[in-house]
Amino acid sequence: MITVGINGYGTIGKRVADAVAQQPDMELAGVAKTRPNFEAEAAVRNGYPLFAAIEDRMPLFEEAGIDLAGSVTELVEKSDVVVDACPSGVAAQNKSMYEEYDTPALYQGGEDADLVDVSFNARGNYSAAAGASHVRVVSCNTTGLSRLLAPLQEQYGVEKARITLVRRGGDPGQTSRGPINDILPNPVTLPSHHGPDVNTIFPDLAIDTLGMKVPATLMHTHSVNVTLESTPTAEEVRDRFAEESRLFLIPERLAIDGAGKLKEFAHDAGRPRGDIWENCLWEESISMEGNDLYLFQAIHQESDVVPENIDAIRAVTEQADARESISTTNESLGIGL
Ligand SMILES: NC(=O)C1=CN([C@@H]2O[C@H](COP(=O)(O)OP(=O)(O)OC[C@H]3O[C@@H](n4cnc5c(N)ncnc54)[C@H](OP(=O)(O)O)[C@@H]3O)[C@@H](O)[C@H]2O)C=CC1
Ligand SMILES: O=C(OP(=O)(O)O)[C@H](O)COP(=O)(O)O
Repeated sequence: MITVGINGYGTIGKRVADAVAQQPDMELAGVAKTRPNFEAEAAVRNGYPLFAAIEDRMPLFEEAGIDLAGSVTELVEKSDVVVDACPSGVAAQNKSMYEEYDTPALYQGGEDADLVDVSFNARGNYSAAAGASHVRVVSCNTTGLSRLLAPLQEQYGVEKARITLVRRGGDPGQTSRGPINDILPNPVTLPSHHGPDVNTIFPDLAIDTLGMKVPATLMHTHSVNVTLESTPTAEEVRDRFAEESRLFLIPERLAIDGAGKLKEFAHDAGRPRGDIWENCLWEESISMEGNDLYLFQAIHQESDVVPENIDAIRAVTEQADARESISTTNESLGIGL
């Protein structure tokens, strides 16, 4: 069994903790929190050992009547791998603690690529993380792009990818975030971080990415144009995508016209928190004009990186190859809408 600790129990951390608890070959050592808020309460109710992320704050938990299993250093010490899901920038400050205990750590996409030995996407470069000490699971949008571009590059060759990312302004629980009633070029410069981040997975792939933020919370949406090195038909590309376990082709007959109905569909399908771990491609949008591929896809920012974190745990501990890990993760979570 691989013993996994989660430092940072927020949007991503809580989902990764639940996913770890569902894996046949992993056990959850516990989760670390800085304060005894509703998420600490939820961790306790789930039966997850709770550790204080900041030692000085241990009395706050006591005052709130929440039992702690110890401090974060104890969690790190007892873990084979730590998944750090702290806010962007905080994780970088934790790196020396993981080094002190010689515990391999996974970081999230908000951290810089140069913090780590390897940036990771299970479909793109699983084996590159073997035995690494510091691995970054790339951001939700970069994960979505990597999953899409991997089969295109392998099957048809990619001359140039051009993606416009319409980014949700904040997550549903981020009441402090906007934008409210506005549309923001974000960042204003080209490329957005996603293109260079895709190149941490596929170094030679030519890609330009532009981003903008809109007043929405449910999902991101990508407008995709990829110039291929060959000229498959749209149907051939659709069939190729259909073979990919983490690409969901939304059939036209479902009449899903946007993120609202996609999330509703996920809830109806019994998905925890309405999570959608797969890229969601509008099947009828997949079009070819000469050797230019066009499509739209939606990315559930809160959950698409969850299976990738699970696979990264197996990759760094060298417990399974890519095919085995992806298959175990998919089966245990119920991936495949
Ligand atoms: N949300 C998203 O859409 C996605 C986020 N990411 C990336 O994942 C990472 C985490 O993001 P996200 O989960 O959204 O962030 P959240 O803010 O939702 O969760 C992070 C949690 O970390 C806790 N925290 C803060 N400081 C510390 C600390 N010093 N030690 C331990 N825990 C701490 C906070 O909880 P508390 O203080 O209460 O303990 C907070 O809830 C970022 O790098 C982000 O870029 C990647 C893909 C998608
Ligand atoms: O990883 C994400 O997006 P990203 O791929 O655009 O960086 C998450 O949705 C976090 O985005 P945020 O930086 O707007 O909070």
